[in-house]
Amino acid sequence: MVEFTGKINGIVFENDQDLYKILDVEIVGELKGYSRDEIKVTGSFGDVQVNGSYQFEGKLVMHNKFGLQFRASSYKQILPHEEGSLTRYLSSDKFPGIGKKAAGKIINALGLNALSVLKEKPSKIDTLSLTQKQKDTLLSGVNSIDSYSEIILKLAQFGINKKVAGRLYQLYHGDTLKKLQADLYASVAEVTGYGFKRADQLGRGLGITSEDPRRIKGAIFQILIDELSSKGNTYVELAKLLTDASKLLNIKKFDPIANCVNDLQHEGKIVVDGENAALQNIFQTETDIARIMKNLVEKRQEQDKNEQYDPKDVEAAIKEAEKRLKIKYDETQKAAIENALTHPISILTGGPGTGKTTIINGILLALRELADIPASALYSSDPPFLLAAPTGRAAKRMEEITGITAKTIHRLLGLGIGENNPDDLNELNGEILIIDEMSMVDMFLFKQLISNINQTRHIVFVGDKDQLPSVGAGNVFSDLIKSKAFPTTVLKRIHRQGENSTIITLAHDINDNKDQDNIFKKTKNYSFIKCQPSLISQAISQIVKLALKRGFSKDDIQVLGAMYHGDGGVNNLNNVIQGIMNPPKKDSKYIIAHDEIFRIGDRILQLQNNPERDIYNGQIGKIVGIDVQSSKRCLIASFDEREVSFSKKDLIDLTRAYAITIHKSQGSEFPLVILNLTMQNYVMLKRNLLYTAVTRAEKNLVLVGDPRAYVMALNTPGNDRKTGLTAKLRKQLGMSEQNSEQEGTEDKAAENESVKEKKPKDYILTSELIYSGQIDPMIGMQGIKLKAK
Ligand SMILES: Nc1ncnc2c1ncn2[C@@H]1O[C@H](COP(=O)(O)OP(=O)(O)OP(=O)(O)O)[C@@H](O)[C@H]1O
Repeated sequence: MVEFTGKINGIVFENDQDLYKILDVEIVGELKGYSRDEIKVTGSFGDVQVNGSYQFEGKLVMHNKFGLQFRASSYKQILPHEEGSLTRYLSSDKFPGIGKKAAGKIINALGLNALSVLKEKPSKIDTLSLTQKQKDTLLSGVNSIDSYSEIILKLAQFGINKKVAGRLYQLYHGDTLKKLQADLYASVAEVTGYGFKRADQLGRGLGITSEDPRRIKGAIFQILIDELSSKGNTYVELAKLLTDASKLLNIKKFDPIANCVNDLQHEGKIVVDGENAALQNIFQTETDIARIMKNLVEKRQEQDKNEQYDPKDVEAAIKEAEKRLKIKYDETQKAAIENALTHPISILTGGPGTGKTTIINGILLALRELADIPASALYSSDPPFLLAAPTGRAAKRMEEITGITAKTIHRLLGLGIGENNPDDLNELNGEILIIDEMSMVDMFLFKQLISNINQTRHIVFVGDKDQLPSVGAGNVFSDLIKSKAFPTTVLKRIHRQGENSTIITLAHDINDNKDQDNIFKKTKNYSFIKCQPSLISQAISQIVKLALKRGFSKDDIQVLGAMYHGDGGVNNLNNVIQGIMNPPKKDSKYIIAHDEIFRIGDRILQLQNNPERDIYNGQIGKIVGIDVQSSKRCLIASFDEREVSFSKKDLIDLTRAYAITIHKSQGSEFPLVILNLTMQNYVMLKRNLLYTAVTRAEKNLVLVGDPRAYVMALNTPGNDRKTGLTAKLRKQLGMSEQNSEQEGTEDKAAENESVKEKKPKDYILTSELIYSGQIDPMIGMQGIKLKAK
């Protein structure tokens, strides 16, 4: 270990995910084994100050491009103790609210060692004539000085690894230890990697009793979060919450848990609505969506009172559209167009080839006729038709077919682009707003979308309700339909004929759970190959080679699977197919990130939304350049003919895409899909998963794997997320409850209010429940109900 002192001149690089930084440091004094004045120092650092002086401990290492660097294993801030630098430091943004004047007062009272004095004896703060707010800022700033290394070290002693410790630090900064000491379980909901079990290990070690309310509340949070993130459920039934919590906590009584449920309600952290419990922000988002939808309907009804189109004009406009498109809409399709033109909000859902896009075209043509919109207006800066979809690919397709600009929802709103604040998004105005691929829109994006609708006269939501729901929580599209609050057209008739017709028929049969044997037939467009799990990768590599031989281009072939791991998992299949499609060549450039090799020519998948660069979760691109020397532009990829560069840090958002999961394939279509499912995918085998996979194939489909897995998927209904939006929408719109299951105990007066105004009700157990580890706790719950006190 070597030590040296230096002044930070700048931060060259910082990774906000793991606190890794590269610092430009001016050496003060001497650094053994190094003769220049400046050096790059790398390592994990908390909130370091540019111009601040630090003592670094670590070692010199040789970097193949940048030469000698210092890798710091720990560091310590050297507190300023000259009048000028101390005044500057105290009045910097590290101490908000303290200016030069207050800094002068502090120095006068405590001297040039003011900072160390306060660190060692915080009570000295009382001798200062500052406002309470200034005193608080000063103390909290002083506490966080140099705290990073100290905190990471202390957390390591507790067994918390550096990554999780870094995340905790990012959230609480200098107050990390204080926060954890006050409540080890409170961060369960806040920090990934710091779950209930980890908190409990520490808690039990420190003598926290099993019925400590902090512990019980941590478990309640963990259960609600798990349901939300792994299943997409926005609420959990109280009975289930209690039994799951009792299992997680290993407590054989339910009363202390019920008490904590009540406390959490009073603290505004969870909401109990009828028989269900939800995280506050999730419940609030659903409530907000219902309220905004109601306002949208009412506002437009008011506007439209005297401006309804004459039904005869609507019919004539549809006829005109038919003429232009040289087709005849069937009755259901016509009804969809009429709904769109005569209602403020309408919904259109249908499987592949049922004419959704053809209807969008008809709506726009008819509306141009009815609202007398000149062609020039369509391409103005404030166009009357707003078209958008959650993915770039779907937006592009809408644009190609309608000839009118279509954007991703993020672009339409200006969301995540630059430093915008959520209240400052684009306001949506115009004759009509049409959103395609609605099944992919999650509750948060949906709320943002509808919050920014201002004068749009008609809104049409288009999608396929039977596909997998959004990756994010909730099931917005399905909930809107289930609410029956908006005129909805369900398209059943298949209009697409020709090349891929047997796949489309298969897709509809899967959805309707009809003729299960069809899937195992060999047809013009699809076939089934039986294969045991351990041979999946071999089988797929043979099919890929054969497809290439038969003239399919590399870009046409897409392998789909349900999971990442195992022989048939996406990770292994990517290695296998990369070896066939893009094998290593002599001197070819490559880069390794998170155990994957990326080469020029590789197909890649973006895993996160990145509106700033206009690339989105699920978007597929191709690597066109690699520069291992550059950390800022180490990989360049083409996404829909647009070049996007990636820094080393961004590579975490990329993976190879020869094989992708069905979830990630939503919204994309490919000429040849090779799908594999086995019983190893047991938990995921549902009808909507299979349906989504099959509908990704444009022309050809090869189904590989275990027939039992396919049958299981066929027989297991999907779209079973538990969400509260349907009931909330119906309440807001003054409709009756749909069924007894959804009947809540909430009183009528609370119907239209937001959660914040909603008074929590306390719940009690109506009979004593004795927990027995021998029986399934759900059995014990029968007849046990919670009711409002
Ligand atoms: N009423 C109709 N008469 C004749 N052809 C039609 C009719 N409706 C749709 N089509 C044709 O059927 C095909 C499928 O229609 P369209 O692309 O609009 O369906 P879609 O529901 O958007 O399908 P997908 O989701 O698979 O893209 C198109 O070739 C379209 O021209």
